[in-house]
Amino acid sequence: MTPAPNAADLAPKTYAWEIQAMDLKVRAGRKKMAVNGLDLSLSLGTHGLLGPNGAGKTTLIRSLATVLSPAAGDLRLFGTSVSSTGDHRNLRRRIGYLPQEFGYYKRFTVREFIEYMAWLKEVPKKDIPAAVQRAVERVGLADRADQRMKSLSGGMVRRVGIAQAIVNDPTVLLLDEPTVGLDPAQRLRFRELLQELGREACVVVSTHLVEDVAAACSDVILFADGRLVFQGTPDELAAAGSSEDPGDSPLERGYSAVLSTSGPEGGAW
Ligand SMILES: Nc1ncnc2c1ncn2[C@@H]1O[C@H](COP(=O)(O)OP(=O)(O)OP(=O)(O)O)[C@@H](O)[C@H]1O
Repeated sequence: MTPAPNAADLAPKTYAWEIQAMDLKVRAGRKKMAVNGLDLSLSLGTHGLLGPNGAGKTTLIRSLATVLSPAAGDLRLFGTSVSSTGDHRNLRRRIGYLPQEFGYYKRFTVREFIEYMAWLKEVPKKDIPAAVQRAVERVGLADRADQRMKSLSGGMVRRVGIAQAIVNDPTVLLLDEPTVGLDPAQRLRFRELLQELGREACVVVSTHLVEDVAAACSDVILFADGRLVFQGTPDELAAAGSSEDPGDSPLERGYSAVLSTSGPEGGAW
């Protein structure tokens, strides 16, 4: 007998934004307020999260993944306030997350590991084999699916990380530095995948590679010192720069220009 669809599948979308932060503050460690008063609304699309080292990008992504709780302000995912619910299972089912460093069992095969992650995400049991196959195909690892994780190169492990993040067809997909370790051909393929994913999900991708943002993102979120200093299209960010600003491309010059005017420490390395 076909199981009844669950209520969430049938419910019309009742929220305006997949992600909405209002005066959000999140601590990293005990003291540091690494996200310090963020207002941000994001819907479907591929949103590139840029900012200097220590800007708070990882902390923001961890809070969006419900790994860190807000210290103050409000964070809504799919219209539901994260602070108001102790049980994040319903939210996590709809989130995909690739942390900067992700843990895995070395003796698992690629398929076993992604199956395990699908199970943790509560993908219905009957749907898991097809979901896993589709995820490994999307990251170009179908021919490695039965190899053990410990036999993979660093770039391949990163691609497994991307596969586990998308296996549950998330509505919010959070990728923290996903292109680290990918070779140039894989980065090009990954950019296409990002564009594809942004048509069906709200994708937030943190990166230091401004070219990835230019090539794959519908908008740019520029973060500095725990605060949003720019949100707009890559073209709008490029237009903020001039030939006087440091950088190898118009987007890098725009990035430098916005950071240099964004506060006392804005342009500091
Ligand atoms: N566990 C922790 N304890 C104390 N401070 C922390 C902790 N984790 C991060 N921080 C601090 O919080 C700030 C934000 O860190 P975060 O890792 O979010 O930045 P980031 O933008 O992701 O940096 P990067 O680009 O270098 O990865 C930094 O000043 C960092 O030193």
